[in-house]
Amino acid sequence: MLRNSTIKLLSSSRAAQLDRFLMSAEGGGFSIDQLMELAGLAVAQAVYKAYPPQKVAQSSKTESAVRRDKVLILVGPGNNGGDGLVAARHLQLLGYDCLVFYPKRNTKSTLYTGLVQQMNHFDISFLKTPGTDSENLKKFEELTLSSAFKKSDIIIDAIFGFSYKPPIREPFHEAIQLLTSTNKPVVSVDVPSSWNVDNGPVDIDSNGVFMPSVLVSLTAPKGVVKSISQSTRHFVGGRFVSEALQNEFDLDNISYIGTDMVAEVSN
Ligand SMILES: NC(=O)C1=CN([C@@H]2O[C@H](COP(=O)(O)OP(=O)(O)OC[C@H]3O[C@@H](n4cnc5c(N)ncnc54)[C@H](O)[C@@H]3O)[C@@H](O)[C@H]2O)[C@H](O)CC1
Ligand SMILES: [K+]
Repeated sequence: MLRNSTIKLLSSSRAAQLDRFLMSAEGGGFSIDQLMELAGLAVAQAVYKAYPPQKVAQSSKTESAVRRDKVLILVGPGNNGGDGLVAARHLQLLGYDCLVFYPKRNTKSTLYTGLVQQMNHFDISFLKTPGTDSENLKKFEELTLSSAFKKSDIIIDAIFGFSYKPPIREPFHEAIQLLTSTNKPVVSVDVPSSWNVDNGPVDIDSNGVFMPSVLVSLTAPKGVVKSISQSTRHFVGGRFVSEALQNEFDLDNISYIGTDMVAEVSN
C-alpha cells in the first residue's frame, strides 16, 4: 500500500514537463479537455468517498423538502480552476448542491466558456462577484464570500495548482484568509492554494496557514504532501498515466481498484 512518507513526489517543474508530454502529439496525445475531465471526475469521487452526500429533511410537511449538502467550489484562473468546474458538474449530478466562486473568468477559451455553460445547463449557481454579473451566467446567489463559506458544508479549493507563483494577487486573498479561518472541511485540488508547491505551507499574512481535510493529488503528488497533517486524507487521481510515463518520470504505480478514479494513500 502507498504511504505518504514513502510515495515518490513530483516537483513543480517536472509536473509542468509531464503536463506538456501528456498533451504533445508525439507524447501522450491527450487534449487538455480530456485530462481535465478525468481530473475533475477524480476530485468529485474523492469528495463522495470522504463526505457522502446527505439529504436532510427541512421540515416534516413534505417529503420533497430536503436540503442537499452544499458544496462551495473556489475556482481559480487556470487549469486547477478548470478541474474545479468539472468537479462541480459531477458533484451536482452525484446529489450535492453546488455554488461556484469564479471571480477571474477566462472568457476567451472555448474550454472555459463551455464549462461555464455546462454549469448553467445543470442549474449550478455562481456567487455574484465584480465583473461576472454582466456576463452570461444564468443563476446567481447574492452573498458575500464569507456568508457562502458559512452556508456551505464542504469547500473545494481549486484556486491554484502546480503553476502558482507567490505572492498572491487579488482577487484571491480573501478566499485564502477564509480557508484559514473556516471550520468547514476543505478539499484541496492538487495543491493547497497559496502553499509553496515544492516546500509546503506559506503564512501569507501572519494569520496562520490552512490545512486541507482532504488533498487530491493529480497525476502524482507534489512536495506539499510532506507537510499535510496526520488527519488529512490523501487521494491520488488522474488515471491517465501509462507505465512508460511512470518509468520516464520515476513515479509510483497507483493501484486503482475497479472503476475508481482515485486511490487513497495512507499515513
Ligand atoms: N497533467 C496534469 O497533471 C494535469 C493537471 N491539471 C491541473 O492543472 C493544474 C495546473 O494548471 P495551470 O493552468 O498550469 O496552473 P494553475 O491552475 O496552478 O494556476 C495558473 C493561474 O494562476 C495564476 N497565478 C499564478 N500565481 C498567482 C498568484 N500569485 N496570484 C494570483 N494568480 C496567480 C496564473 O496567472 C494562471 O492564471 C494542476 O495543478 C492540476 O490541477 C489538469 O487539469 C489535468 C492535467
Ligand atoms: K488548489
